[in-house]
Amino acid sequence: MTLALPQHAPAPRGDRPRRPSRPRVLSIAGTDPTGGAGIQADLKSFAAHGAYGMAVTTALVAQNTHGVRSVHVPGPAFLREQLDAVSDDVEIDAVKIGMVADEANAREIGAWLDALATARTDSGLPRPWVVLDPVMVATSGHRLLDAGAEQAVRDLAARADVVTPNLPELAVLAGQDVATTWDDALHQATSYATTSDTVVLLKGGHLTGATSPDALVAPGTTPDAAPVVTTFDAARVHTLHTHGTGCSLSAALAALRPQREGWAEAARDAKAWLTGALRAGSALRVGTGRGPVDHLHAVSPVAPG
Ligand SMILES: Nc1ncnc2c1ncn2[C@@H]1O[C@H](COP(=O)(O)OP(=O)(O)O)[C@@H](O)[C@H]1O
Ligand SMILES: Cc1ncc(COP(=O)(O)OP(=O)(O)O)c(N)n1
Repeated sequence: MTLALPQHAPAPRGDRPRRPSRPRVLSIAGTDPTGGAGIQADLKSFAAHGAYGMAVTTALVAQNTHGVRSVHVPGPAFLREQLDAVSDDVEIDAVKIGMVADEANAREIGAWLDALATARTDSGLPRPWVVLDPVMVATSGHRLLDAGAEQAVRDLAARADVVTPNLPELAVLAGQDVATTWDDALHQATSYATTSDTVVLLKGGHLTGATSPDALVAPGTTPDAAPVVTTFDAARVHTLHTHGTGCSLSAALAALRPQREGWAEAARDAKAWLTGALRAGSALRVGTGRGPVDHLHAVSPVAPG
């Protein structure tokens, strides 16, 4: 494990102090009416970390703890209206992007991020931190991203400060086979981070074993410098209630970044919080399938019994 912190930043932010008392954080994602994943999970994760949460919907998803039934995508024009309504009015400190659903949505979000960065620079303000969870397929197997939209998500990743793939998502981003061991996944993440000049928070939840490691992989700051890898290990929680873990982790990361010195500290604290939420999930008794984690476990724990 390397403890040096990544210094990667795709674009200058200016030198304004970035410690708002309650960061204003925007989720751009799909919905989960049972509250375990998507924007509903993101808003709970933001609140659990003391952030003011906002949400723009990319897709309405009929789903529950057993899986996805259908998806309705309002389309890029209405998506842009929602995005502009927020950014015309609110100084956003951080953005978490989850399910984008299709290529047109992904391209619209990219265009909005570019316009926001320009407007912020013109006003002498730093642009928001951007976390991209490249959601592609739900654990139930239902596609949450059109098959033809993968290049658009790679292009969106280039605009993010951090991308948070699970193993199958990393394989798509890297254009390779899905890694079957943690070492192979780390190798793939390091190679993808270097060639795409993107910071990757690799998630190891899809492996089996006594632990569920994640790793922050940052490309070297000069062409000759080695990538910086910071590993966050945690005991694997034996539970059925893992619905929305990826959404919740990336949302926590976005909420924490304005309140921490760097991505490594934010990722460390997001991971520790998520492990607690996984441990507490079964006490929620939400749904009869693969239930959600308890986002509020550290705020107001469920009484045993
Ligand atoms: N059973 C588990 N015990 C502990 N941590 C887990 C478990 N399952 C997933 N995680 C953690 O949850 C987060 C999401 O991981 P993963 O399941 O790989 O992503 P996704 O939900 O996007 O498919 C990661 O921090 C991962 O390490
Ligand atoms: C609206 C929406 N977005 C993302 C997901 C997938 O959630 P994730 O945390 O990646 O993992 P699973 O819940 O599929 O394990 C979703 N279901 N809905």
